[in-house]
Amino acid sequence: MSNELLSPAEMSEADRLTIAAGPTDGIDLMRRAGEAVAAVVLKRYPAATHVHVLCGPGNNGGDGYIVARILAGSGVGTTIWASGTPRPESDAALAAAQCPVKPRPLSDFAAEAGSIVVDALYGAGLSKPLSGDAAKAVDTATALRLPVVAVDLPSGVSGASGQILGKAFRAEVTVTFARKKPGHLLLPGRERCGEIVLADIGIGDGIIAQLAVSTFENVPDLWLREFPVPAVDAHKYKRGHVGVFSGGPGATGAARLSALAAARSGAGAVTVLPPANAMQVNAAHLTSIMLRKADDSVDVDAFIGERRPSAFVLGPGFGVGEKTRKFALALLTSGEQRDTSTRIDGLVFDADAITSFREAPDVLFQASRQPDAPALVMTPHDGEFARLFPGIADDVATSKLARARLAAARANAIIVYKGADTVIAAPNGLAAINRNGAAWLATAGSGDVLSGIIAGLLAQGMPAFEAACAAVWIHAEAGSRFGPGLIAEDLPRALVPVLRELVEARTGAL
Ligand SMILES: NC(=O)C1=CN([C@@H]2O[C@H](COP(=O)(O)OP(=O)(O)OC[C@H]3O[C@@H](n4cnc5c(N)ncnc54)[C@H](O)[C@@H]3O)[C@@H](O)[C@H]2O)[C@@H](O)CC1
Ligand SMILES: [K+]
Repeated sequence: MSNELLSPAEMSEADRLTIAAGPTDGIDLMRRAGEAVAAVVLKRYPAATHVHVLCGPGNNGGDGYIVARILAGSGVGTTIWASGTPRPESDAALAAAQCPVKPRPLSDFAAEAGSIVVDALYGAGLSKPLSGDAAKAVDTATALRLPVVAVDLPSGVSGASGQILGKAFRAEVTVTFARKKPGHLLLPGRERCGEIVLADIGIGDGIIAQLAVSTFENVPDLWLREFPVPAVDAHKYKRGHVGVFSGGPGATGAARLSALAAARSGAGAVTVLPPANAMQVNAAHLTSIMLRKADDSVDVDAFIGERRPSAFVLGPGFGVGEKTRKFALALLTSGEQRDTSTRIDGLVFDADAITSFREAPDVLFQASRQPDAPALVMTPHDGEFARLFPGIADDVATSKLARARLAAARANAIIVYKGADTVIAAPNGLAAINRNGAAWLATAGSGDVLSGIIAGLLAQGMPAFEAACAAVWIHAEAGSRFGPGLIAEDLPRALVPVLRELVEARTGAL
């Protein structure tokens, strides 16, 4: 698998293990890194009049000296602008010594239109905000609109968090090594990277496996083997039954969007569960989806006992308050009284189900911690996340990735922390970052559809972390492919071609 994301510490451990295993040494890795960047520059900018290579004092700068040597050797006009000198006897010092281009001080950096910049100032070792000459270099490159090729990361972007420290370059291409880093996928860093080229510098899969990485890019490879494909002897209840709670007569649309998405995602049966006064309005809009009154927890219990649903969605359009809290806690504690035949596999709490616990989140977290509690997936956007996890959300120094992980551990739930860079985190520390979304998905009801997809996959027995990751990817893929004009009503139908491809990939891979 090459979808692991390495923290800066894991990347340097990968370097160390590779060098320890031999015969590759540090300068070999640096040479391959520099060669990969130079190849990208030569291929993508054949008409560049001049290349300005900005070299920092660490190994990122070391890569830059290799790039400059290769470009100059290929007859490209090349200038090195250096910030500090590499530590004596370091790999970077060796690379600098072998480079025939004499460095000029970064403080003098000037460039002409038509030239390009190779940013080798700071990479994994970025330790403080960009300032002084480095910040000035960012301004110069930006003002002249020079194409920037970043080595490993655009300087100023944190590889761990995607945050911008001070200022950062905006690269057209970023060439990174062995595996991507979280900062390539998390915003705002992702936007500064441009296209990401992953270069093999000789760090083998066996080395990466030794790191026991827990962060991944959310791509089908991560969960395809768990993706449900109906068995030959499938009947509708074998394919899972999802219950979706509906709000009152004026707030029923969200539940129907969730319900349709659950059905499209492969759940064999879906039931919308409204209060008595919203039965009529739901009935007027449902055909294959079933309908059953759920005024109170007695109704819910009866439904579970008789119909044996395997997953529920609670929250979309449901309203904030005591009834929501009661329903949520009843679902979470339902396993205590039940035998395995009526056990619920998974719950999706979204929107109002999250907000309803803003005053007392611990009540929810305690319930989800009970040994018999069904797997819980919660899907907060920023505002909902802040309501449920005040202490964690306030810590702006941490990354979205770290915040999602802390929240998952605290809530004992899979957290789908939504946004343009959705992070999915599990209580055991596994996390994935999504990147196939598009702004078209920012439309009313889109989140209700996502909840329905998660529930549809949970109901078919997909493990909760994988179901959440798959749903986020499928939802984003469907929305991105649909593009302009997308409204939430389009999404359930737009899932079909994406699902077909996944089923084909899955059955082909069997
Ligand atoms: N053997 C290796 O470790 C390899 C490393 N590689 C490159 O090495 C890079 C990491 O190298 P390093 O760990 O030396 O780290 P960097 O080269 O990213 O930066 C470290 C140096 O910059 C200084 N620094 C950091 N942020 C600063 C700021 N904002 N202002 C002023 N000074 C600042 C630090 O004090 C330190 O001297 C990777 O990004 C990659 O480009 C590649 O050559 C592949 C092999
Ligand atoms: K860089």
